[in-house]
Amino acid sequence: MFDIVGFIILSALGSFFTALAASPKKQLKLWFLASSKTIHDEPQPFSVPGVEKSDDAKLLQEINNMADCHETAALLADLIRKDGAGCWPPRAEHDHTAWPAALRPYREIYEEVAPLLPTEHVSLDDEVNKARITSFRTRLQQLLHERVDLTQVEALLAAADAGRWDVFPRDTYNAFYACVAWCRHAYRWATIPVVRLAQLEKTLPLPQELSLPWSYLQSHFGLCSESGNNTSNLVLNFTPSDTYALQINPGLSQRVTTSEEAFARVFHEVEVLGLPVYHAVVSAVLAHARGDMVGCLVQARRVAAQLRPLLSSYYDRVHDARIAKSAWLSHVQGFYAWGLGLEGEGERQQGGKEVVKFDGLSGNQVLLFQVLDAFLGIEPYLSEENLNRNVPEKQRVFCRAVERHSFRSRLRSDGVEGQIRGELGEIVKRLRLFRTAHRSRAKAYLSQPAPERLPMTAGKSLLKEDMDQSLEYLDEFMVGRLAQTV
Ligand code: HEM
Repeated sequence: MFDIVGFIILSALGSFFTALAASPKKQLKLWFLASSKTIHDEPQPFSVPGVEKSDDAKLLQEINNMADCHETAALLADLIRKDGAGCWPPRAEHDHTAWPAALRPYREIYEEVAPLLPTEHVSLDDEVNKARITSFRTRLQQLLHERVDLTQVEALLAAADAGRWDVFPRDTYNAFYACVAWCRHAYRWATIPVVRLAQLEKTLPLPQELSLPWSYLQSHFGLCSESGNNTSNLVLNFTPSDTYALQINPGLSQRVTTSEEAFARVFHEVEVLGLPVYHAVVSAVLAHARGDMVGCLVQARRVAAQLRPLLSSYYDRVHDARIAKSAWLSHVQGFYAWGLGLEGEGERQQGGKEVVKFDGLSGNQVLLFQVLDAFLGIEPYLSEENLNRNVPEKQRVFCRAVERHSFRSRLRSDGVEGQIRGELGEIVKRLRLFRTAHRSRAKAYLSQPAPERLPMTAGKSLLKEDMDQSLEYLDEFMVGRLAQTV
């Protein structure tokens, strides 16, 4: 049984450490950091001024401690223990020399083909692009056929399915997921910037060495999309020491490579800074369930306070100086799209065959926003179908539990409950601010010229024929969400 006194002490300590980490008093902060045994010594290429990475080990331990006391904490602990390989953001061991031998060719093939994928100056000639696409796909397919022993790979994936994490550790599994996702997106587009010719493809058989592992990986994470997702392609694309792992544009100009990396880092860092938010969310829900309104207020305040630095991670990076508008649309965004169908059971008729079309990545798959929406009792942004396709099952299940236990609508308007209401209102205000800023920034990035391609977003695939109509269409999603954020 959970000890209530222990919980109150832990909550108070949590708030104290949080306040300390944000304290402008350098001496205090240095003392706090010196006593920490986690990542503070590591280089932090993207540190947010005034904010340090939290004491993750302590938060993880507290989440574990709460697991016996509340469903939301139990599901968060399960997500971290399994999909996170014991950490959050999830740990991915990208050092392939530590991988089981049968998996290493995937990473070696990535090293070999990645420099062939991008070009600084894209051609507008379909014939030139067709030759590039064919040459890239042929090379990748050939390397996979020659070097991958699919029987051994399948044996390892089956071992993981059977719980043999001693032969296929979870952090290796995560990095392998990212690597196969990268190879699939590279094969799909075959040249970066993405070109019209590839966009117009309806279906594309992928090499067996990319489709067989994918069905195991997707089934393991509880997803059914042919495309990668925010977790596989962005969050997992960093080493445990925060190095960006799999590049789209290696060898291109710094303007392109730094923009690509900066963009990916936002998604990873949102989850770094998200951990204290998830901890505070489950602590608030637990305190509320126990009728401890003061404890609930402390935790709701923590959520609101953590949001400021967290959203700064977006505000400070999603602008031209860090992510060049001239580089993003052509050299970054296209890779994350998918826009291909899979023949089989489906809703769309094409030439007599039923084809299910899958879209690619979008910020709408980011766990943090789904958790915040659920905590506030705002209905999910994504449809059930989209969630099942693109958001790992353990993330979905955690969000649904937070939503079930959302208490905002049941709070009285006076006393401590009134104060909790006020804190939740503050969170709504910050989310609205984010959604307003996001709306105008997204438009600025999407309006860049990209004559080599048709209007497309990664998350919604091909759009209307011209960009103005497409932007109007996309704006409706963002305006609609803003209206729901109350
Ligand atoms: C230049 C970069 C970006 C562009 C152009 C962009 C564009 C868009 C567009 C057009 C939508 C609405 C359609 C859809 O659902 O896919 C959207 C939704 C969304 N995006 Fe982004 N996005 C960008 C970066 C980000 C980043 C870095 C984040 C957060 C880390 C993010 C978070 C979201 C969220 C949470 C939604 C769902 C709607 C909402 O909750 O407000 N986006 N984005």
